Amino acid sequence: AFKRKKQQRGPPSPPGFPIIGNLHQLGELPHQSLWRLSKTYGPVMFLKLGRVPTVIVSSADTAKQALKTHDIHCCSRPSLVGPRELSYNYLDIAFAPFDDYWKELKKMCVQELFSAKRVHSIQPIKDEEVKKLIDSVAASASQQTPVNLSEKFLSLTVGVICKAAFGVSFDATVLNNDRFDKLIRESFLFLGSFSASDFFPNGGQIIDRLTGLQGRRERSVKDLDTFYEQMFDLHEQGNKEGVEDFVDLLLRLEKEETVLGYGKLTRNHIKAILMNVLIGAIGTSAITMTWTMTELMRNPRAMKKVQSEIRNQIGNKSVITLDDTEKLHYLKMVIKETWRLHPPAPLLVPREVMSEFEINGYKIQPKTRLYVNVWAIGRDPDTWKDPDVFLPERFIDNNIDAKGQSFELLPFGGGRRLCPAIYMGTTMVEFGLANMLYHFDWKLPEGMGVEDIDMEESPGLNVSKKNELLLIPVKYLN
Ligand code: HEM
Repeated sequence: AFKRKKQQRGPPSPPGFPIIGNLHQLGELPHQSLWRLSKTYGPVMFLKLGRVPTVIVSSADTAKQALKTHDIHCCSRPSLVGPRELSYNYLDIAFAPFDDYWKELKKMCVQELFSAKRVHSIQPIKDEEVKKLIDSVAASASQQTPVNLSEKFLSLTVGVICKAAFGVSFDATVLNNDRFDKLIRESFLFLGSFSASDFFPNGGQIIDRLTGLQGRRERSVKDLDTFYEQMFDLHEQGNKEGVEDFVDLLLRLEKEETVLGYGKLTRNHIKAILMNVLIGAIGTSAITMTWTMTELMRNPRAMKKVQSEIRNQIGNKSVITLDDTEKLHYLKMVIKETWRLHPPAPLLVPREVMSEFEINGYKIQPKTRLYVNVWAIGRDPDTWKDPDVFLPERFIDNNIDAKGQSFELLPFGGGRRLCPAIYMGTTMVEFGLANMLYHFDWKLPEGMGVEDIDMEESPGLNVSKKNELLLIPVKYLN
């Protein structure tokens, strides 16, 4: 009787089937299916995903209870198969469980890799990469041919991260453009963790082998490993110019026999950290820029307003600096509004409960998997007036920021697991967009109207625009 009473105090739950539980209700885009379910079952609900007890929170208030009030009870990560292989057995920041190693690693990375100082030191790299982008778009403008903006934004972030992290230009690496793009996409899918072994610890691997997922995953892990090794060779041969990059720094720490938590930093630790940089930085920023341009094309009024702000601010200097972007208040609101509707990680990264706590009076048990549905929070009519309308001005007279302090808007997550590179990510996005919006006006391809722009999403840990965004640039003559 005691046991039943306890269970009754768990969160509401949609009925499921034996064995699979509620797994069949996830669909292709779990954040959307879970959002719909939350309308019936409420902002804290319980699902059994295969064998795994799972809680989903879907409102600003319940997210605050999880990520702030009870963060210490639920800031670990579940052991997932895809991430395990890509992170050399959880030696990274994003998927490592909550322990001393993780605490010290995250602190070190915040201070050394993702610091404001480093963001400033990589500005020349961004200038150079953005100049390449402007030149290539200008070539399309002179011929009036469409530009694939999804691809351009991806090349921009790949170019910047490759130089900043590895000290080489992307073309010089073993991975040519096509394969790299695919590799990153595949890795996102694996990190998305909706794979059979994660829901059926006994037997799921057989399913993953049959579906071919296991084989694809092994190939990705191997390709990435080759890439890291190539980078180590390059740095050890010493024939590399420029400022200290991420690999230089990490190899130096290895040489100095730096101890993090339980042991010394090794090559596998370095590879796992580099994986986080690749996966954490490239997709998220490119996805944000693509969605922003998509929303602006659907909202010509906002497009006009943001372009005037940038052009008035920059004048005819034509080179945009980090200081300039600081003053682009409307652009910042446009980006926040894009994150509200299109958070690049709509369910954040799953957490695992370590000790019992309560949300809205419902008991949450240890070992439960916890998802925060940031996508649902962004569309919650109790928080946002007219949630479907793209209206950057809604941020004028409130102080909702995107840095993990306002639980209405959590593109970078929150609590102890907050993204450590908010400044690096935000400045990347602002800089890329400011340049594309300053130097060009944008038209839809011939025969296409605003109502034809599709907003379909693609599945994975990071949700991008499914179909590529093609637009025709017109050079702005200042
Ligand atoms: C627009 C850009 C970015 C967005 C929207 C973004 C978003 C996120 C989100 C949602 C999380 C999970 C937070 C949680 O579980 O509560 C995260 C974690 C993380 N991000 Fe970012 N990110 C961005 C840029 C970057 C960049 C540039 C890097 C590295 C160079 C990075 C590295 C990481 C790492 C290492 C974690 C794991 C933190 C942990 O588990 O403790 N991110 N990010």
